[in-house]
Amino acid sequence: MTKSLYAIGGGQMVEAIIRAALKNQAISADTTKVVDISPERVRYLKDTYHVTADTEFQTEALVNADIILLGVRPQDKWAELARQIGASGQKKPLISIIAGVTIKQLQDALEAADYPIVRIIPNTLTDTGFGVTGAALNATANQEDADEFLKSFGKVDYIPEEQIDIYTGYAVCGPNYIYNFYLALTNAGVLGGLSRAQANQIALENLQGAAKMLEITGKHPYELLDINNSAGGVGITAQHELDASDFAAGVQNAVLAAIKRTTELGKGE
Ligand SMILES: NC(=O)C1=CN([C@@H]2O[C@H](COP(=O)(O)OP(=O)(O)OC[C@H]3O[C@@H](n4cnc5c(N)ncnc54)[C@H](O)[C@@H]3O)[C@@H](O)[C@H]2O)C=CC1
Ligand SMILES: O=C(O)[C@@H]1CCC=N1
Repeated sequence: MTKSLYAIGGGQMVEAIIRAALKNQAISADTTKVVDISPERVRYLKDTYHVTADTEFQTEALVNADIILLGVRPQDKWAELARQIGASGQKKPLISIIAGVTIKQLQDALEAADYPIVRIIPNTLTDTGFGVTGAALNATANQEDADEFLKSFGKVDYIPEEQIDIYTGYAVCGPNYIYNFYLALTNAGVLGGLSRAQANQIALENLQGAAKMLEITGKHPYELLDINNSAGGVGITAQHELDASDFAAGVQNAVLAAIKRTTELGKGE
């Protein structure tokens, strides 16, 4: 069943959510309202998705909402917005996508006891059918109230809140690591003498094929590397260079830095 959605903050992530939720009919344009302080953004969202959009947050409009989506940044005035939501007297489930901001912080800002809160961390792969959203609920929230909406823009892992920041740095920033790997790899193909088009096409085949091999064989990557490397040959020579580089540590340090930054953002640092 479609839900009426009231989204506060209509930036990149909320747009990606709305686009997928509309396509998968978890929401409909005529019962979706978005508030964004940017008039350009409001115009764009109206023109592109035919939703209602406005620059003014009106708590009265919450009466008609099944779900409230809080989609501003941790650096924005989320606490003031939450206070107004709490003061509205409505207790519509609040889904927050704000990186680093905890259920406790939201609960305090709402100033309303037993307010249902679903803290999620989605990613921008919403159009692909891939990508995992981490979701943590407080004691008052019902999974059923949010589940269909959440599944309309990604797979959902219901997890303890302690893991949300890890999901943010690892799962949600995940596409960034892949885009960077793709960029490095395709540049190597061009460096080796292939055209950009050849290098791109081959890297996409290998990325998707290697992911499929991991999925269908269930093998550890060490086993798959063994299959791809003949003794004293080409593959093991490339492997030696990778092992001698900071490739693995670079990726791991990036993920750990992203997790740390998530926690800092929640603390307002
Ligand atoms: N972009 C991503 O991949 C992901 C983002 N998030 C979270 O989503 C949130 C938004 O991130 P983005 O979409 O990337 O940022 P963004 O900057 O594109 O969107 C934020 C939007 O909020 C609007 N805004 C700011 N203050 C407002 C207010 N008081 N009332 C109404 N609108 C207001 C801005 O005009 C802007 O359009 C952040 O909290 C971020 O942590 C979570 C997961 C992934
Ligand atoms: O860069 C950000 O802050 C957001 C949250 C995680 C991914 N994108």
